[in-house]
Amino acid sequence: MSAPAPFGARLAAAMDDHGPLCVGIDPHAALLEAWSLPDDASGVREFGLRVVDALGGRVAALKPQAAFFERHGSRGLAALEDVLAAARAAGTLTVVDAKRGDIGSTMAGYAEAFLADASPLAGDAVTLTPYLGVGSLRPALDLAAATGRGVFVLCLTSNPEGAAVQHAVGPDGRSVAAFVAAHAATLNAGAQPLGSVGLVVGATVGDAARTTGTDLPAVNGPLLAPGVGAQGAGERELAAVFGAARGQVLASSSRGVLAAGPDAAALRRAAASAAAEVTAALRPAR
Ligand SMILES: O=c1ccn([C@@H]2O[C@H](COP(=O)(O)O)[C@@H](O)[C@H]2O)c(=O)[nH]1
Repeated sequence: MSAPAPFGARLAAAMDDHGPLCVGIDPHAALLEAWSLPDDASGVREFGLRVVDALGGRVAALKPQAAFFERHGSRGLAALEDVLAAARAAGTLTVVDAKRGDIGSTMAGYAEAFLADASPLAGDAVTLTPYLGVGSLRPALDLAAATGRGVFVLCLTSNPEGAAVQHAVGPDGRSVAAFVAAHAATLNAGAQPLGSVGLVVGATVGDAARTTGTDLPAVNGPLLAPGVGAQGAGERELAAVFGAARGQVLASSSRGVLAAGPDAAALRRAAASAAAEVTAALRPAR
């Protein structure tokens, strides 16, 4: 069997085809209630499948938030597996937002869980935390490269608390965020059109890339930008945060789109409206 195209190339094509929008699948208890679904594993499964049914093949990517499935234990994880399988069948890329990170030997276990071909929990990419050191992520980076999958490493997160850690300056005079971004840039060097080692950079972070010395264009990889919609970011914020790196950005909105459900047509309208907004900010010439 031929090797799959790298994630970065597949994502770049999906963003060209559908616009740079990722819709999060976040079955919050309040949304389950609004959708008249039970707050249990069957509810999160139905919620996820309805989102895939409504938006599969219409957006660049879907991003199930693992936390809302894990809170229902093993049945919740089985529900996540079913949602990922449905998205795969619909031909839509998935980013599993699991934010994993551990010492290298344990990281190998997380890599197998979220990036191995044989794992039903593997999407096309997974989010990782570099808090144990970017070097500890090596097993995930290696397995992602071997399977044509991608990773998004937390760099400048959308929540206000993140700055205290991510803006901190290390012994080499660089901020934590700049250090993480430089590591990704090294790993993505020479990749066309985009590398497969992405970063999470919130759409809400204002001028943090500049103030922390984080060179986003040099990353040469995708930039997952949560914070659109419910967290308050929109066209203006995206353009301001990303500047010259805006062509690399996959903007992400969960509640901002999901609140329109459960009606499939309403979900599609909300996603189309979000896609138009992020496209105007990130690809103004389209
Ligand atoms: O910096 C980050 C990293 C991840 N997230 C996740 O994205 C969604 C955002 O949901 P909204 O409803 O659009 O606010 C959620 O799953 C977060 O865990 C983030 O917000 N910021």
